[in-house]
Amino acid sequence: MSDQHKFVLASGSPRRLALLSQIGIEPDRLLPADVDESPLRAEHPRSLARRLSRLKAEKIAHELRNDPDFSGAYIMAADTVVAVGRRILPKAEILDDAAACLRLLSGRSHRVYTGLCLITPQGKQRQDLIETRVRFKRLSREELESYLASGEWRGKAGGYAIQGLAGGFVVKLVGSYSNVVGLPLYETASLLHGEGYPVYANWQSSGH
Ligand SMILES: Cc1cn([C@H]2C[C@H](O)[C@@H](COP(=O)(O)OP(=O)(O)OP(=O)(O)O)O2)c(=O)[nH]c1=O
Repeated sequence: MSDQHKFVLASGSPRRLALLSQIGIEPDRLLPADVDESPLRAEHPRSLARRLSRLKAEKIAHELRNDPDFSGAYIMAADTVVAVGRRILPKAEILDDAAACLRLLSGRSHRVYTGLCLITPQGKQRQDLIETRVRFKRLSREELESYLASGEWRGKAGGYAIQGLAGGFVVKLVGSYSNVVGLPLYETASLLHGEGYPVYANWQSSGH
């Protein structure tokens, strides 16, 4: 693959890497972008997801600007935010965060937003914002406690991971499933393809 097609994923998330790999894209480099993820005052969840994905991509583009191997790379970043109405749920780091999130999500619908930001080799910036609606069953005390004991909530926006045990709580999902896990695959492929990245180049022999 020529230098023109180098691809950098501005992320430290193994889930995003696995999702990209599912559509045959293997980044040439993985660079987590450490940015302040706190929402601004009264910031809408969709604005937060857009802003943070842009910040992550811009930070890595800045870091790579003098790197001869990667200064002309495609750089992609994403940010996933879980919200109930305008209320933004935290990325659960401690048990209390996760318990509060799950109590809020129990028996109702919420939205998961992922902001995508792509910086092209020409320095053009393209963004997208994808929204998925998810409805959870009403959680019994036993379900809540068992889920908390599993630890799967750790580091996850909204205190759950749909790709794991919490998949059993989902009554209804409208929109992109991969968006909830952290990287909407259809929109990612479209964005890259639209900007000239050879998304389908490796499909023939990749075994997908
Ligand atoms: C709702 C939900 C979130 N998540 C994860 C996806 C994201 O990794 C995380 C949201 O946090 P993000 O800030 O979007 O991502 P991150 O900090 O893990 O990775 P990076 O910024 O380096 O790319 O929550 C799941 O894995 N499953 C789910 O069902």
